[in-house]
Amino acid sequence: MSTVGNPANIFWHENPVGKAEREKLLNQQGCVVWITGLSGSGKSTLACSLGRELQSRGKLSYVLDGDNLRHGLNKNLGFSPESRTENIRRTGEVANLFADAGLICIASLISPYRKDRDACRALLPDKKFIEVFMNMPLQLCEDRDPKGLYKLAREGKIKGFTGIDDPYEPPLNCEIELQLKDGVVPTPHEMAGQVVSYMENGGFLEAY
Ligand SMILES: Nc1ncnc2c1ncn2[C@@H]1O[C@H](COP(=O)(O)OS(=O)(=O)O)[C@@H](OP(=O)(O)O)[C@H]1O
Ligand SMILES: Nc1ncnc2c1ncn2[C@@H]1O[C@H](COP(=O)(O)OP(=O)(O)O)[C@@H](O)[C@H]1O
Repeated sequence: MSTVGNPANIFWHENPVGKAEREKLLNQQGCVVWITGLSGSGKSTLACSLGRELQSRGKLSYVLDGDNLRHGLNKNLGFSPESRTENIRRTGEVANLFADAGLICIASLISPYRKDRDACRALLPDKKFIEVFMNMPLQLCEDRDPKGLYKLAREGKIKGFTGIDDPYEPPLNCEIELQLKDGVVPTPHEMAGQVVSYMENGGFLEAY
């Protein structure tokens, strides 16, 4: 017998306290900042720096980090294309809930497949999904190799590693692209500043 409910028997229950009321309370606009890029490109570092910057401005954010989610919500998932798709789908749903709660949700996952990121974007109202592409060269990420995983992947001890023998599909129309400046990596503070400026200009750091 199927354990999946019949959608015809599932109904939406409206909550009288709406998103706009929560946003007014928090004086900010709920949204998702989705950071995508290769392993070692600096996603988690940026997520933490951005979270700290927003906190210092009195804005409530929450980081959903791919590595951390794989310790709990997504602990039953691996790195096959299907598992990655499910990993991103679940995270996108949770991010959407956080945004609906009025929070600035910062998601940092490799999220290598364009269609999966686009599906997360489609969950949110227009302009509430801010895609940030950590466009760092593979060579830089591999030189950093903070967890030694690139080395293992090159030795063939990890199969299907993103950028080595599994694809990374760069965004075509992301809101923010972070890259080297004159061959130098901007500091995490500089990168977070770029995202905060975008949010300020878009009115995300105040209620309607
Ligand atoms: N095969 C393979 N490919 C890529 N990455 C791998 C793999 N196996 C383990 N890891 C480690 O898992 C972290 C990626 O988790 P994500 O949930 O962000 O990946 S994904 O979005 O589902 O592709 C990733 O963390 P980050 O380095 O922080 O990106 C890796 O440390
Ligand atoms: N802007 C930066 N400048 C210098 N080093 C950085 C920067 N961002 C990240 N790093 C370093 O690069 C490594 C990988 O960063 P991390 O945030 O863990 O990447 P990811 O989450 O994409 O795997 C870490 O050792 C981190 O300290």
